[in-house]
Parts: sequence; C-alpha cells; structure tokens
Amino acid sequence: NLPFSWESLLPDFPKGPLCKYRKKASFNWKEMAVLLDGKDIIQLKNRIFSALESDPLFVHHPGEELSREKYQELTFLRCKRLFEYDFLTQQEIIENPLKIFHMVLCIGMYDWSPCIQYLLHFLNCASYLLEFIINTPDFEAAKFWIGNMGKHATHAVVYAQLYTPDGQYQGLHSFLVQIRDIKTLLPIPGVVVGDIGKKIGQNGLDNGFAMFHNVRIPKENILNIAGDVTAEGKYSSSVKDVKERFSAALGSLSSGRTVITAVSMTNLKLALSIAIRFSAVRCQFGPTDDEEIPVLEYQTQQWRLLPYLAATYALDYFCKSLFENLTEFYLGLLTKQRSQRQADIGREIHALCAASKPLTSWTAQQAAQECREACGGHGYLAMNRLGEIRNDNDPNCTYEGDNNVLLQQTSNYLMSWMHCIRDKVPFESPFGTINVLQDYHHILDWKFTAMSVEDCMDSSVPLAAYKWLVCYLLRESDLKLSKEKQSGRSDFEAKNNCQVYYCRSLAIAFIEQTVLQRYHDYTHDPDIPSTLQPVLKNLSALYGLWSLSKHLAVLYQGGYASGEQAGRFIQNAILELCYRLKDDAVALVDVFAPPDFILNSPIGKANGELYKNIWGEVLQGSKTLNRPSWWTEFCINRPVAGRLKSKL
Ligand SMILES: CCCCCCCCCCCCCCCC(=O)SCCNC(=O)CCNC(=O)[C@H](O)C(C)(C)COP(=O)(O)OP(=O)(O)OC[C@H]1O[C@@H](n2cnc3c(N)ncnc32)[C@H](O)[C@@H]1OP(=O)(O)O
Ligand SMILES: Cc1cc2nc3c(=O)[nH]c(=O)nc-3n(C[C@H](O)[C@H](O)[C@H](O)COP(=O)(O)OP(=O)(O)OC[C@H]3O[C@@H](n4cnc5c(N)ncnc54)[C@H](O)[C@@H]3O)c2cc1C
Repeated sequence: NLPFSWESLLPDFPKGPLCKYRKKASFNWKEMAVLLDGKDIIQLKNRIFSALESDPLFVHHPGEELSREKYQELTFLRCKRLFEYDFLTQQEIIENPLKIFHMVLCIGMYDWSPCIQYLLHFLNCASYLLEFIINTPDFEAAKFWIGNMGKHATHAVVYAQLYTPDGQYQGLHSFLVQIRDIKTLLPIPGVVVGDIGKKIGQNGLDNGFAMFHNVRIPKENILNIAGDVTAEGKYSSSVKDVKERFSAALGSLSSGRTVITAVSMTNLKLALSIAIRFSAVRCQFGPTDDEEIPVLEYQTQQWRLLPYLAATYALDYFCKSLFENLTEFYLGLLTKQRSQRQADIGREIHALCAASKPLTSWTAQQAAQECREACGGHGYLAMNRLGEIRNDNDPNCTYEGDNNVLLQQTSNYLMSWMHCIRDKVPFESPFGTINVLQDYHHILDWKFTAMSVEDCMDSSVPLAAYKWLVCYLLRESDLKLSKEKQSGRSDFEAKNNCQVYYCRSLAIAFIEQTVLQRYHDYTHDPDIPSTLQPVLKNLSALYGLWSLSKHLAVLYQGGYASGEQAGRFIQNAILELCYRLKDDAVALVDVFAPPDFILNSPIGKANGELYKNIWGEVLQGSKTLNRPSWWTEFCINRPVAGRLKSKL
C-alpha cells in the first residue's frame, strides 16, 4: 500500500531467476527500505547513485588493468568531481547531519579510494579554520601512511609534541603545516615527502610519508582545540591537566572511528548482496539425479551467510544510533559546553567507537572471506568484486587505531566503573550503555532458563546472557588485575597480563551487548509495522544467538549455562532462524543493495542472470579473445628440454 511516489523512488527489479525467492518473501522490500531510511535519504541516495552512473569519469573499465599511477590519477579526478557535485548544501547538513553519513557511504559503495580521499579533504577543510618549528627527530618518528600525502596534499594536520620556549613540555597538539607548494606541488624547503608504495587495497588513494627539518610555521597554525600559545611564547589552556588535554586532542579520532564502523558495515552490505543473490541462483546437486537446487537451500550455506545478513541489519541500526550520539557530542563541542555531561559523553563515545570499529571491521573481514568462498570459483574472479571488498575493508582493522589496541580503551572505561560498583555509589552514563552494570550483583546470579528451542527464538534470550557475560567478564578482569598487582607486578605488567580472555573479551562482549540491546529495543518497538516486525525480530534473534554462540565456553565456565541442553537449544535455534530467514534473504538484500552500476559485480546483479552477466563482462575485456603478444615464445621458440641442465 505504498503511495505512488514511493514506487518511482524504488523501482521494481528486472524479472529473472531471482523472482522465485522474491515472491517467497514474507514482507515488501520497499516498505522495509522506507522504514529503515525514510524518503529524504532514499532520494539522496538515488541522486548520488544516478549522478555517478551518468558521469563518464566514473565509468567502469571491465577487463582493463589500471596501473597504480593511472588509478591514483583517476581517483584524484573523481575526488575533484565530488567537490563539484557538492551533493549536500550546508542547510541540508544542519537539518539532518545523518545525510553526510549516507553521502559518504553511497560514494564508498562505488569505490572507497575516491571516497576516503574526498572525506579526508572535506573533513580537514571543514574542521580546522605560533611561531612554531616542526622537527622529525629521526626516521622512526617520520609521519608514515598519511592519506592523500603521497602525491598531492599541500597541507597536513600534524600531531606533534609541543615544547614552549621555557622548555616545558605541554603535551600532544595538532598543527597545520604546509608541505607542498600549491602552484607547483613541489615540497616546501625542509620537508621530505613522498609515496609509501603499493598497498594490499585502496590503491587509488595515495598514502605518503613526511619528515620535517626545522620547518617554520606561523603561530596561528596551532589547531587550538585544547591549548594555545601567546606571542610571548606562554602556554595557556582551558584544560589544565596534561592527560585531559591529551584526550581532548584525540577527541576527533572518535569521528573517524565512527565513520569506519559505518564503512565496514557498508562492506557487509556489498559482500552479502553479491553472495546471497548468487546463492539464490547458483544450483548444485539435489535430492535426485535430475533436480539441482539453489545452494541457498543447503543448511551449511544458510548458516555461513544468514548470520552475517542479520549482523548487517543490527550493525546498520547501531551505526545510525552511534552517529546520532556523535552528533550530540559535536554539538556540545561547537557550543563550547564545559559540563560534566559533555565530558561524560566524550568518554562514552570514545569507549563505544573504540570497540565498535573492531567489532564491525572484523565482522566485515570475516564475512567478505565467507562470501568469497560461498560463491565458489566465481567468488575468486576479480570482476565479481569480493576480493576488492575484502582488501579494501582490511585496513579498517588497523587505521585510526589497531583493533586490539583500541579494545583496551573500552575495557579501561568499563573497569573504571568498578569503584562505583564496589562502593555501591549510584551511576549512569549519558547514552545509558553502562547502566546494565547498575544491577551487577544481581545479574551475576542469573542463569540460562530457556526450556526449549522455541523459547530461544527471541533476542531477549541472548540479551540476558550478554548482560550476565559483561558483568562476569568485568568481575573476572578486575579480580585478575588485583591478583597481578598483589603478586608484585607493575601496573604496566599487570594490565598487559589481563588482556587475553579477560579485558579483551570484556570489551567485545560489551559492544556486542550494546549493539544487540539497541537492535532488540528497535525491533520490539510497538511502532514497527506488523508486516515487518516478524522478519526484523528473527534478524535480531539470529544476530544475538549467533554472536553469543562464540562465547559458549565462558557461559559454561562461569556457571551461567549448565548441562547439554542449553548449548543445543542455542545451536538449534540458530539453525531454525537461518531456515526461517532463507526465503526472505533475497528481499533483505534488495533493501540495501545499491544499483547494479554501483555494486559492479556480474554475479550480484539484481536480474540474477548469473551466466549471462558473467559472459557479458568477460567478453567486454579488451584483450579477451586476442592471442598473447608473446605467442611466438610458445609456438616458435620452443624449449629444448634439458638444454640448460648441468653437464658436470
Ligand atoms: C579529521 C580527519 C578524520 C578522518 C576520518 C574519516 C574516516 C574515513 C575513513 C577512513 C580513513 C582512514 C584514515 C586513517 C587515518 C589514521 O589512521 S590517522 C591516525 C590515527 N591514529 C590513531 O588512531 C592512533 C591510535 N592510538 C591511540 O589513539 C592511542 O595510542 C591510544 C590507543 C589512545 C592509547 O594511548 P595511551 O597513551 O596509552 O593513552 P591512555 O593512557 O590509554 O589514554 C589517556 C586518556 O585519554 C583518553 N582518550 C584516549 N583517546 C581518546 C579519545 N579519542 N577520545 C576521548 N578520550 C580519549 C583515555 O580514555 C584516557 O583517559 P583516562 O582513562 O586517563 O581518563
Ligand atoms: C591504509 C592505511 C591508511 C592510513 N592512513 C593514515 C593517515 O591518513 N594518517 C595517519 O596518521 N595514519 C594513517 N595510518 C596509520 C594507522 O593509523 C596505524 O597503522 C595504526 O594506528 C596502527 O599503528 P601501527 O601501524 O603503528 O601499529 P603498531 O602499533 O606497530 O601495531 C603492530 C601490532 O602490535 C600490536 N600492539 C601494539 N601495541 C600493543 C599493545 N599496547 N598491546 C597489545 N598489542 C599491541 C597491535 O595489535 C598490532 O597488531 C594508515 C594506515 C593504513 C593501513
């Protein structure tokens, strides 16, 4: 019952082999798309997708190998074009900041290289409006990996240790430093700048290095987020404590980590769109010799893919909610809030995105590999794009902070609440993510109580288990830390010895619980249309149970679960949910898959004409039917077997 205008915003898919599954879906994919994104965002996505599709600069080059140099050039031209499109007005951004988030992800769905290049320029220009001397003491201290710096950036935001003329160390600060001449692109005297070389992915983007030798920059170029220096060289800061200034200087990293959480989630969307459409069409074997069935009908294939589909939905919702949290944080910064609430928001956001980036980038990394294998040999064909998605997703696990290192930030935050728990002091956090710890003592007594598989089919079951898990891992991590300290270890050693199986697991369980809590609340909201709620609840339950199943050992170890049944119920409920969702799977990816031009994968096309699409692409290769240029080496200069064998 969608109004006519919705039909034109979300056109029907072409008829073809995927119709069989589309007809079996329990819900209307357009209604779902409208629920999840809303009219404005769908219009924005269409606007961006169709601009890229109609622009010759963005045309794909099937079967052509671009050199890195050419790819970097093309990426730069595309990045410039993105500035020309200027997809969003300032007014639109003010009215709905979520639009920037969608704009970035739409461009990224096409290719992450121009997207990230554009984003780095865009954010650096937008966010930053003494007589200092910048020095790189040695090669190990060189700036390395910097996006856009390899070939073309003219200015860099440089994080450096600030020493004032009185010799005092003032902590980490950021400075705007010119590195190349804006007319010639040649380096500024005192700067050695260059390209770091080929990467595993994202090769359109030029990452560079820079070393500074007595480079003088004007006093105004300190980006005085936390502190400033007067003309006389006196340091002043509204944030008195060096440690607090450090965290203020690093505050901007939360935005990057939030964006990367969403970038990774978008890679999940791309990989699953391809693998699920492929699986619904690709037939192999069957119950009888003359009947072949789609590989999606196999239990293993369902179990390999559908939990990732559920994760995509849960993480998509989480990303939007995290972005809203971040917007609140930035509004506070812009209006110069100095309240305790603003400080608490900063800490909570930091703890959330320091764990959501690892969770989402790892999930996407594993999903991309699983999707690659789930498409068999076709998954390994570069034109089908799963290799590119996997390789381009990979650095999400590393940049803006290595995942394993970042998880320590989240566990530190959680551990910091132990004194309130111990002293029974009331506490809460602005976004409520740690409020579960208010019931810490009570929750630790909880047990797994489901009596049947059917009992487990709602996300309330894994959610309760997660609450217990977070409290349990917090208690164990705290105990372990105390024991390490009691046995005479230094703070550094003690903390280091508490990571594996304790703090690291705690941070992961916490973020999974937070994602699940938000998604559970959303899917159980009475305002969700009754036509969509059943499938959304199934996704929520599957995401929760599947994520939880990786912690089964700890659930038993800590006494939350006992006996054979608990584990069996969870496993059987996962399989049952996969089975229930398999007929909805194609419609569920139709909701988020970008148009064919953007997805750029013959086996992932919306018409499901697997073989025709692959053939079409293979035959477009400029040299597909040519004999090789070195054909004479094969046909004429034949090897004389043993000619070079040692005669000794
Ligand atoms: C502008 C451009 C953006 C572009 C966004 C676009 C993205 C688009 C896609 C991707 C594009 C790729 C582009 C890659 C770009 C790079 O990769 S840029 C380089 C990024 N580099 C990093 O992220 C470095 C990672 N390392 C770190 O952040 C630090 O080593 C760590 C992890 C914070 C640990 O440092 P540490 O010295 O051990 O500090 P620690 O004692 O734990 O912390 C001190 C205090 O500061 C607090 N703190 C630390 N960090 C924060 C924070 N961020 N917020 C609040 N408080 C904090 C701590 O909680 C702690 O507080 P207390 O517990 O004392 O109260
Ligand atoms: C594609 C790409 C683009 C990038 N772009 C930029 C950019 O634009 N600007 C920029 O400034 N940087 C950029 N970087 C650099 C990036 O931010 C760093 O690579 C990242 O923060 C990790 O730091 P590192 O490389 O020094 O790793 P290291 O710190 O050397 O880590 C190596 C390994 O040691 C482990 N480890 C380190 N410390 C600990 C610890 N305390 N406890 C346990 N394990 C530990 C890590 O888990 C990791 O596995 C980019 C990186 C990549 C890959």
